[in-house]
Amino acid sequence: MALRRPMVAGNWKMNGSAQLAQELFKKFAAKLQNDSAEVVLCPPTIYLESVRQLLEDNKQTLDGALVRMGAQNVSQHDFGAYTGEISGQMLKDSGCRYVIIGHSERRRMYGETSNIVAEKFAAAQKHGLTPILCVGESGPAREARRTFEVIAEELDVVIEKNGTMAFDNAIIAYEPLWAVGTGKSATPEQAQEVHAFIRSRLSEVSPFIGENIRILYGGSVTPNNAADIFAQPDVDGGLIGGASLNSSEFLSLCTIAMSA
Ligand SMILES: O=C(CO)COP(=O)(O)O
Repeated sequence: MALRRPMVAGNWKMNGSAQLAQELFKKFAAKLQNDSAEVVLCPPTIYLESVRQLLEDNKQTLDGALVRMGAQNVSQHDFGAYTGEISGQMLKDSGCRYVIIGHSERRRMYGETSNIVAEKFAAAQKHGLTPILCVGESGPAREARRTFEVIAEELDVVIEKNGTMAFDNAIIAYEPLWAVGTGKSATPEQAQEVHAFIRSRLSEVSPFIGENIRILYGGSVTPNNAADIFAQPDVDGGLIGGASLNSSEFLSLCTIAMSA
């Protein structure tokens, strides 16, 4: 077993259905009998209960596989008058182990600043959830050779608020904005370069964390490009959008990660 167990996490975004969850579990039960990668489903909140139930119902058939559940967002607050929001405790109660924090869609469309992201990271951990922290540069930032600068800034705000040791229980997802939902994935070399940068940044404060933290790549990952990306030394799997909505494609990504 590699030092870091690869992970494939499906971020359904505002897509999918209870039926998709059933389809996935049918495929998992037939094909996923292996714990060499961890599989995480992050459906819309309304389907968490269906997925939780499926996890329970399939306990026997999935024996040997690591399938877990995550949410796509969490409130930075514990409780109160925040209409439409969901707290970390509520997600924990629903059976989530993970929560995606700071996805670029939330940063861009819902005004989540790096400070809010840092607060959400803290809220997740406070309630026993493992944050999957998304970072990534825009197309223009890459063209202006500001990729490392942007990623460092996004990481540093979370580190300043939570401390480097908080990354002992966290996952990072590198999702370049220009690759999210565009069909234009980063090359394996581009992904590796940024993943190595993130790892070295964390290693400066804690070599242990640098070495052990899992860093996922996200952005137009498909069964066609995953093997080369997942094979990079600092890439520990993927955060998958579009391809997580097709049960055959998602299963094949899980299988690729298992042999990475
Ligand atoms: O945003 C993503 C996962 O969080 C990636 O989305 P796509 O795989 O659809 O590019």
